[in-house]
Formats: sequence, C-alpha cells, structure tokens
Amino acid sequence: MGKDAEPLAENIDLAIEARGLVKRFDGTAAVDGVDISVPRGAIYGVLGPNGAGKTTTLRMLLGIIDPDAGYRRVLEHERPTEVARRIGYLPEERGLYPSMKSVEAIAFLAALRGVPLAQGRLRARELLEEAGLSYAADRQIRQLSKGMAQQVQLLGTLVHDPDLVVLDEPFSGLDALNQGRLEQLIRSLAARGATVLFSTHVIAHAERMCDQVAIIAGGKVPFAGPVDVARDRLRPQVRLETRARDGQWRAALPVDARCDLKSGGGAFWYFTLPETGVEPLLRALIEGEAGILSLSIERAGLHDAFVAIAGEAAARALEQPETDAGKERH
Ligand SMILES: Nc1ncnc2c1ncn2[C@@H]1O[C@H](COP(=O)(O)OP(=O)(O)OP(=O)(O)O)[C@@H](O)[C@H]1O
Repeated sequence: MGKDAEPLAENIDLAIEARGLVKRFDGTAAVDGVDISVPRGAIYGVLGPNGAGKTTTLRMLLGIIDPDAGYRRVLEHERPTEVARRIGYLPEERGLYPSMKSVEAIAFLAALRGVPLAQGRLRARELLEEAGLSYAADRQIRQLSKGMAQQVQLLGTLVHDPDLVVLDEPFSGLDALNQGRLEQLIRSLAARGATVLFSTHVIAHAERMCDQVAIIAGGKVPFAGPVDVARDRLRPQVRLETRARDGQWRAALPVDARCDLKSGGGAFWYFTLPETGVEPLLRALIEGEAGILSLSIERAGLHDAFVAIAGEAAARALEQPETDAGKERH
C-alpha cells in the first residue's frame, strides 16, 4: 500500500492474488493500493460502504478493466480474461433480456462461457429445478419478480460450473427468504470446491458467511485476512456478577471497570479482559472470595472490529441505505 508492488511469486493455493492495485478515474484514485489473497475454496468477502472501491476492485480482478498500477493473478493467470470460462460473474448492474425465457437466458449466459446451447438448456432446467424455480423455466424474464429474475441471473452465473464465482453485492434486492437461499447456495458452491468472492456492505453477511474478508474504505484495504483475526484485534469484553461488592480481589479488575450495584447486595462488573487473560483474574476472584455468580467473556463482533479498523465514519456509511450515487459510469 503506497509501496511499489512486486511481481507475484507463483502460489497455487491462491485462487486470486493481487498486490498494489490502483485505479484512478479523472485523476482520483477509486482504488489506491489494494492487496488481496483469496485462498482456493474459500468464501471471501470484500466488505465496505458504497463508493469504497469494491466494484472497481472486482472488475480489475476479472480483467474487465485494467489497473493503472499493481499486479494480479487469477486462477494462475496474469490475464484474467484468459480464464474467463472458469469464472462466473454476477455484476452489480443486474439485467437479462426481458423477452427471453428463463431457460434461454441461462443457456445464453452459458453460451457466452463456451457451453453449447443445447447443453446449456439442459443444465438450465436442472439448476432451476434444484433452486425450486422449475415453474419459472418457460416464463419470460419480464413476467418474473425482480428477486426471481435476479436468481435466474445468478443461475446463469453458475451454469458452466466455474472454479471461481465473483458476486457483486449478491444479497441486495433479495428478501430475507431468498437471502437465506443464496447463503446456502454459496456454501454449497464452496463445499464442491469452488472459490466464492463476493462484495457486500452488510456486516452480518460477511460475518456469517466468510472465512476471510478484505475491509475496504476510501479505496484502501486496512485489513485482509481471516474474520477471527479481525475480531481478535479487539480485546474480549467481560461481564461479571459477584456476591461481594468489595475486597482484595478488586485489584484484579481494570481501574475503569464499570460497576452496577444490585439492590439485594452484590454487583455486576463490565470491563475489557486484561492482557494477562482470564486465569489470573479467576484466581484473584476465587482466592479473594468475590463469590462469582456469573461470568461471561465475549469476543468482539465483526462490527466492532470494522469500527476499530476502518473508523466510525466508514462504519456509519456501511449502514446507509443503498443509493444510486456514483453509479453513472462506463
Ligand atoms: N467508470 C467510472 N468512472 C468514474 N468514476 C468511477 C467509475 N467507476 C467507479 N467510479 C468511482 O470510484 C469510486 C469507487 O466506486 P466503486 O463502484 O468501486 O465502489 P463500491 O464500493 O463498489 O460502491 P457501490 O456499491 O456504491 O458501487 C466511486 O467514487 C465511484 O463513483
């Protein structure tokens, strides 16, 4: 980031590797030195608010646009377009030909990836059946709801059994039921060995689904790696209930521990787990006869980790409703 990107060493365990990707539009960097390593078979999330640079990053990884600086290797190729037939891509701008029937729309997308039309039609019917959408097979796209049309487009993304599936904000526009179905589908793709990379501005999707995430804000990636490593950037929070209110043991609690006295005696204590960990704390509480009534230690969630890594402003922007701002391009 900011440094000169080195050419990539071969690493066959990675489906995608990118170093120092930069893309400028009208002199402004939309993506400003992004490093990403996506392991094969992973479910990987690119998490950030609108305008953070997610779509631009995905497009560079797919070879739809070329970076102004940096290196990328996708499925062992430095020119991603050479492996386009092994990639499935759901763009942010959805759209199928309205007069096409679902089967034809899926077969058409398959044909673009080199699958003969007849074979594509057969596979399209199978996929629609698996997705519980057989009844939509011979309906025109214009006769489908927006959510259904989006699912048909998603099936068109998967029809050629790609090794790498790239989905740009795949959950947006879907109701809760269909979001759940999509989560299942993504898990089943990973279970059969495909790598899934998706962008989202919803922390819950990244937290539930992803092995690894890249947190992106203002075109930079301040964190990329396992979700648990992001969460472990913050110390766990302790909630302790004691029978006693005072004693030697209080010295083991951090000085800024918050205390709520209970009306019938005893107290609740809230604090960040000290660096020394839980064992010395427990020992002091037991030896000092604090009378532990309950104790919970909670790891930070991805939301708090996001705030710590990308800042309050980026976290607030994540929660903004979607807008069409900044979408007029090409
Ligand atoms: N083709 C383009 N021409 C000019 N500016 C662009 C173009 N593509 C993207 N941008 C700008 O680059 C920045 C990053 O956009 P990008 O679409 O990558 O963000 P994003 O994180 O995907 O957000 P969103 O979900 O809103 O699309 C934005 O300020 C956007 O307006």
